[in-house]
Amino acid sequence: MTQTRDEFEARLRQIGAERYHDLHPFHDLLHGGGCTPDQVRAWVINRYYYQHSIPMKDAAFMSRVEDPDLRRKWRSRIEDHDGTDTNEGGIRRWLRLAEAVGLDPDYVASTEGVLPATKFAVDAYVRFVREKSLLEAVAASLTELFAPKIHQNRIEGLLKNYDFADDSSLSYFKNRLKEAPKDVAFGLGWVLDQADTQEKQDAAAKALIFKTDVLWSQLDALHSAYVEPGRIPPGGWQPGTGLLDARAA
Ligand SMILES: O=C(O)c1cc(C(=O)O)c2c(n1)C(=O)C(=O)c1cc(C(=O)O)[nH]c1-2
Repeated sequence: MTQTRDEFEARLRQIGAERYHDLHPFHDLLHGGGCTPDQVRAWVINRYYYQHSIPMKDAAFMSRVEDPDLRRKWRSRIEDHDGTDTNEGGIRRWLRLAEAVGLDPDYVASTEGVLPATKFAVDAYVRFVREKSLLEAVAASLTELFAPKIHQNRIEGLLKNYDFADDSSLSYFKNRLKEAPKDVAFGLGWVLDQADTQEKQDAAAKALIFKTDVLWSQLDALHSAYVEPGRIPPGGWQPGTGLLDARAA
């Protein structure tokens, strides 16, 4: 049966409550100060691949939208990450975090050393948005409903527990706190409007679950390679490489 708007929204939020990556043990370790410098670096390197792919995902989405009003609403997402003449943008902010943890930003931007499983997961998200319905593509972005809480926890946890954390290195997350609410308010309203049959509601819920899997898989890969059992797969970043100091030497 088709759910009411409120019931359907509650169903989407429940997916986040059960499956969002704030529940992943790697985040407890990171936010609680339990990561070694190399584990933080591994997270920064791998998560960069997500950052660098998000604007390509949004461009893929926009290339399929015929409604100019929808494109107009969406395009600020690309500017938020890529920047404008007056806004440095999320990708550069992320590279500032990379430098603060001792990584060469050129190395990080090269995406060398990104774990194969991170690439598989992130590339699957970009492909999903390219190939599935617009409704499924927007629904997949709704994990951002749950992101402000994790960004807030991360800012507090990193500031408390790590020397590298300050206003400059954490500016990526501070900015997302301002940017994400406008995106999710629009995306959620759009999905609730469009998903007016049971079939569409089921497809949207499934898309959101898919996206929680994309996020979770990245942290599983990171945990397995750099925490427990600490088995770095071929091609994965090796601690000691890609460092700022090495560039200066
Ligand atoms: O740190 C996080 O936990 C987190 C999660 C997510 C998300 O839920 O997909 C995004 C972000 N951050 C983020 O910074 C971001 O720009 C972003 C864009 C999107 C998207 O799907 O379009 N998700 C996310």
